[in-house]
Amino acid sequence: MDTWNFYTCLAFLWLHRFYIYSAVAFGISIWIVIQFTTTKTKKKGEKSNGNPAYFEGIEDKVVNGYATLQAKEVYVAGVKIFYGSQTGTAKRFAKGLAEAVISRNLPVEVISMGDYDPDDCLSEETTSRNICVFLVATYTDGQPTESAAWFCKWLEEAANDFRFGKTYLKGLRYAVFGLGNSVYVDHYNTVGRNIDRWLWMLSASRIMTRAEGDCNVAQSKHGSIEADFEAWKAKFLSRLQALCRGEKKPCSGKCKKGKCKSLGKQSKESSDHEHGASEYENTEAEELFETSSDEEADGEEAGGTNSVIDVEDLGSIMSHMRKAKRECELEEGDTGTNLTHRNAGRKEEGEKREMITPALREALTKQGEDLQRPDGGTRL
Ligand SMILES: Cc1cc2nc3c(=O)[nH]c(=O)nc-3n(C[C@H](O)[C@H](O)[C@H](O)COP(=O)(O)O)c2cc1C
Repeated sequence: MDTWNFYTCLAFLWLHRFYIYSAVAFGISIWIVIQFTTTKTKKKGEKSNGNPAYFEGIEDKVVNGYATLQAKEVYVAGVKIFYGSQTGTAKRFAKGLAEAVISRNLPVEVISMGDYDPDDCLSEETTSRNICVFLVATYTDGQPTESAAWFCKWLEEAANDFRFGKTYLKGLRYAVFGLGNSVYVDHYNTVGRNIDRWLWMLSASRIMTRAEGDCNVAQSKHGSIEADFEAWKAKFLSRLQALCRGEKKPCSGKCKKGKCKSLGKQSKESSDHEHGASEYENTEAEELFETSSDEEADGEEAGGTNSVIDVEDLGSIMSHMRKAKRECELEEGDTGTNLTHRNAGRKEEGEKREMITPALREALTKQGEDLQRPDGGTRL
């Protein structure tokens, strides 16, 4: 009886085997779907919880069916504050500034210039996206502090050594605050001015114009060196915030590309130039302009005593000179007497004549004659 039951069962299973297969396949599919959806939700949860596997600032995007990783632009990676101090003022200022930068959620490093070898490290700042701040004091005869001496010596040599190339520090962004005392008339804030100029000569970009703190309360712009620094710090921090947002200041009107949009400021600056104020001597007027020697056309420093012209740049300098000369000649032609007008006219004619050589003229005339139709018209 039992054996009979067993065989009946087997026969039943065999007869309904297709239903059984289907049920198993259905079960497996359900299981796969459940597994798939649970892992997906888990991953989503991890992502939104800030799992380190997902880099901050990286977004998934689907473009034409392809998933691409797109990095959000980081405009400022951090701030490096270099100080050259002897009696501690610049160091104190550096710490104060660092606290303010930290409170804005930016990484900051405070560095004594004595502990830093520019020969090894400074060029890294051209690509680091850091902002380099220099708080430097001037001492007797315009000398830097002992700690800043090597940095200054190296930078001066680099700025004046053609082997470095005038774009050696292109990409480095910086701001300088000099500490000094205007009682030392001949050497007031010399170190800050020099560092600013040497960096600029190497095509580093000022994020704002250099400022000078004056210990001489009678002369100090804000009443004391501390107040000078606080005023500069406020401007620096707002500039820093703007840079973090990726904002660019309008062109100062001195760039080669002529992209200046702030005409009002431009005219003011041009009047500054007329009065012979060099760019690194203006303090208040251009406080927020971003400049680098590489971008500026007038090459104020190229005429300075410390300038070195790279042989590679001679070609472009000569072409600039030739262009300026040509413009001068044209201007003379415009404003001069009838005689000069006639001379200019003759010159123009002469130039036109030169463009067609006798051989070319002959060939063109012949071509014209060939093209002429018998009725006197010309073929189109
Ligand atoms: C002995 C001595 C010499 C100085 N010589 C100059 C100078 O030539 N030019 C200048 O602008 N300031 C000069 N100063 C002023 C200092 O630069 C100023 O006091 C500065 O704030 C010092 O910064 P520190 O405390 O970080 O060293 C001199 C100060 C001292 C004590």
